[in-house]
Amino acid sequence: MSEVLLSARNLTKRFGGLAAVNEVSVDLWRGRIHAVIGPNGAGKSTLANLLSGDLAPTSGTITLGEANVTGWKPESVSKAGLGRSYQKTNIFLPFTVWENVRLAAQSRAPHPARWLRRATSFAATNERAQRALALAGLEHRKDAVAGTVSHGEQRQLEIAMTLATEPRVLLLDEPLAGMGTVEAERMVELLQRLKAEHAVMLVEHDMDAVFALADRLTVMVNGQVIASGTPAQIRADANVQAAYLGEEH
Ligand SMILES: Nc1ncnc2c1ncn2[C@@H]1O[C@H](COP(=O)(O)OP(=O)(O)OP(=O)(O)O)[C@@H](O)[C@H]1O
Repeated sequence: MSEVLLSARNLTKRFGGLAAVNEVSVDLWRGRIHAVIGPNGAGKSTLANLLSGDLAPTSGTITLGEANVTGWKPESVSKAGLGRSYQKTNIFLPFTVWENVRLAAQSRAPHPARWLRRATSFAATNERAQRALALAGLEHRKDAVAGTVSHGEQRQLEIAMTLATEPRVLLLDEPLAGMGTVEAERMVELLQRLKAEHAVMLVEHDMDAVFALADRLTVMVNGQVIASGTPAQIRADANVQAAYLGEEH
């Protein structure tokens, strides 16, 4: 069943005189992958930073589930249900795959008096980690040291670590960057699996993957949305062809 899990309205972020994000609205639905594309400097990362709370908007609102999370700190936005994987890796390379996911799951455990935590809460954390690992397709690599697994598996691990916080909305920054064909195919399959239970927003430069994966696209140029719609609508949009796709094709 489809449902809007995150809704941003008229988001603007100014850096001095530059509107890096200018009156952008976007809805993220459970069951859909929403890709944000656009040339370098279009404002994609800034938009992602606004949604995750890494930057506060100059104006506009962000609603996550029932909560108005505008201006909330990243940790609070994360607790409210938004999981973000970053381009820059957050993995502890000397730890095993399992230890990394377990640590991420633990970050969601109640804060006060961790030392008093009962066995049941340890079990719950382990279960969360186990589910995330399985969903990301990494169970068979559980005991491998994170620094020794392939680049593609490290990207899967980042997603597993994000999933371990049990988000409803997933914000993924270039999950296919630097991947070979086989790894990219595996990641595409993973993302398709994830959208069943999540709303997924993707910032990605690989246009073949974007058009294969996305149910909806938002095209940004110079901070503004120039088109928004299904892949077929975006392909047919004259503004998009002129402003963006024309560059590459
Ligand atoms: N912290 C900042 N201070 C000042 N200007 C910034 C800041 N962050 C981004 N910008 C500017 O805002 C604009 C949008 O940048 P942003 O990184 O969001 O674009 P992008 O679409 O993600 O680009 P890319 O595809 O190259 O990652 C650019 O002109 C950039 O120089």
